Amino acid sequence: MPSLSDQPLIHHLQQFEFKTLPEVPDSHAWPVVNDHPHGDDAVPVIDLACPDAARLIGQACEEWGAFQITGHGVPVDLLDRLEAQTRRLFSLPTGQKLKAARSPGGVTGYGVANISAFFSKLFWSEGFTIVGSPHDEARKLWPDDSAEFCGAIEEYTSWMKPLGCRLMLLMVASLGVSAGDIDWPVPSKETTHEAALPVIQLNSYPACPDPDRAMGLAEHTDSSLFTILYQGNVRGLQLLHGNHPTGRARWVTVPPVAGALVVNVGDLSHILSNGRFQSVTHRAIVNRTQTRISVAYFYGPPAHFKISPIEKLMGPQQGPAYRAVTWPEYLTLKRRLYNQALASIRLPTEGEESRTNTSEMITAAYTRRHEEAKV
Ligand SMILES: C=C1C[C@]23C[C@@]1(O)CC[C@H]2[C@@]12CCC[C@@](C)(C(=O)O1)[C@H]2[C@@H]3C(=O)O
Ligand SMILES: O=C(O)CCC(=O)C(=O)O
Ligand SMILES: [Fe+2]
Repeated sequence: MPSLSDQPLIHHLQQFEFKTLPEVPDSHAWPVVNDHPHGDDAVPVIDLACPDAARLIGQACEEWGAFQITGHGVPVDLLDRLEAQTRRLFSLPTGQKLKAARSPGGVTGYGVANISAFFSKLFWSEGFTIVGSPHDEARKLWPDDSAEFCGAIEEYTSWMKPLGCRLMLLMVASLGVSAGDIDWPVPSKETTHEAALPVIQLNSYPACPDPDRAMGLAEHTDSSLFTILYQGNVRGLQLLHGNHPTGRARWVTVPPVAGALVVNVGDLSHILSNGRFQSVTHRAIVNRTQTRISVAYFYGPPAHFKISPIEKLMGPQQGPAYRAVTWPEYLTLKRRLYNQALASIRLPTEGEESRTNTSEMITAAYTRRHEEAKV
């Protein structure tokens, strides 16, 4: 796996003139993108108004690490405005977008996804990251005309915060744990608005002359507790689903459902649930005719809060599978290690621990005998 330091700065500064490209340049040409068998099994669609929602969500988190939600209450006209403003942003001239370019090592603004640094080929996409208030970044793009964009983002955020809390409570309930049983400040009425700073990622995947050789966003898991994704009505999101009779993981497309939002379980929920919930591996592919946009809202804990496996989920046979981490600590690991971040905080199981000790003892005994033989 290439490391960040191997990568040229071009990843941060590249120009995105996708529309003018008659073919996929070598810099963006991946070997074969659609190389996996595609499943026809479908990610669950769950109506939040359904009395059985917690159980269905728990099942989806375990089997898929993802689900779509309806009955979430977010007004359709707000989703339309959010989409229109996102398209307006990415339609700006490149020079204008680069005024808000993310600095190397920075988090907010216009640029490519962090994980791009781990690949030798570039993604067929552009992104814009907002942490907290959108005003500072938006002013760089539209010095006198950022009100409509900021209005849409802020209104959307005001729906995402309580929706995120509601989903978190349903996920925790599905584990048979009550909110009071865990350290995590499952937001009560008082704490709801003291949660983490909202992080929103706007993505644009321009139409592509050779979609089978271009990658919108390469496979990854999100670091968050979960991500609420608006994907409009253009297909492109794919999940890696392992529960197939053939035993082989398959890429499954998440079909756009009008008014629905996708929920992707992130690494922090995998840690919190001591491995019961999967953090779903997903990617975005591109198509020949339509520019696709998506808006990801990353739901995470407040920065200082340590996420660790819920104690009630552990028994005499099952200790914690991961050490405690804060979200910022984990984001740093993800930036450095990409898909090895989870493994880097995994704790050895009892068996593994005793095997390590045994192998250390054998090595020590061998070395001792070897040294004795030399004397
Ligand atoms: C909070 C965040 C999650 C994210 C890194 C970020 O600081 C903002 C961008 C996010 C994103 C979007 C595309 C995929 C991803 C892995 C990446 O490279 O940037 C995620 C990051 C993440 O979940 O770790
Ligand atoms: O565009 C999509 O469907 C996926 C976006 C995504 O995975 C992300 O922003 O983390
Ligand atoms: Fe993602």
